[in-house]
Amino acid sequence: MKNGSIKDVEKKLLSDNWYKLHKYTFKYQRPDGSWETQNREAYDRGNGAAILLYNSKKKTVVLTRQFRMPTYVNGNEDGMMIEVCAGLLDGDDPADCVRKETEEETGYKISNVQKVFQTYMSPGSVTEILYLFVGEYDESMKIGEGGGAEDETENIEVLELDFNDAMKMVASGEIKDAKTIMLLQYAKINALV
Ligand SMILES: Nc1nc2c(ncn2[C@@H]2O[C@H](COP(=O)(O)OP(=O)(O)O[C@H]3O[C@H](CO)[C@@H](O)[C@H](O)[C@@H]3O)[C@@H](O)[C@H]2O)c(=O)[nH]1
Ligand SMILES: [Mg+2]
Repeated sequence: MKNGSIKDVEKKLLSDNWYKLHKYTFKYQRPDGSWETQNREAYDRGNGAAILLYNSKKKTVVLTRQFRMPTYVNGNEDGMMIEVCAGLLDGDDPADCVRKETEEETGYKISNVQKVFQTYMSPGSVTEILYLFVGEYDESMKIGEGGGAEDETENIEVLELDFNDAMKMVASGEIKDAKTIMLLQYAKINALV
């Protein structure tokens, strides 16, 4: 680790049941030069990539709808989340990952994808960097039904929405996923749709 204000980093594995949860104990140098010991837990599920699929002529976007347990246990009544297509890198390059996830989750085979930003989504507790993309789709690219990989229990519903309706769903709270809101706003600001 490169930060000169950090030393004696110890890493203890708390759980590796699915992804990994570690507890880090380290000395952190305060602005006055003194050292204090801190503890922080960090959940490592790897990095991910997500893509907003848009059609500028039809003024539509393709989103997904799926059950997300962590939201269900924290106030999201039916646990369903409307999100841009997204997946974990699993060792892939981010652009290859979004192409693969687009095909698996939405049934569109897309080749041109444009990276727009990368972001830590929850820097206080989750290590993940998310690479965010946009890409134009049309009906000629539809090669399947989507729904998620067959060996995974994802049950993903594919939604094609009018872009203005999607923006209204952000305002109403029906869309409440951060990466999705960021990409819809990117599309609005840059007049993609
Ligand atoms: N058995 C089991 N399966 C799990 C667990 N956690 C995740 N999975 C499964 O692991 C698969 C991961 O699917 P992906 O499409 O690769 O990832 P994702 O969950 O959609 O993640 C994307 O969205 C996240 C939320 O915004 C992002 O955090 C992530 O980077 C990525 O972009 C899914 O089939 C999911 O059901 C778990 O604890 N146990
Ligand atoms: Mg996914």
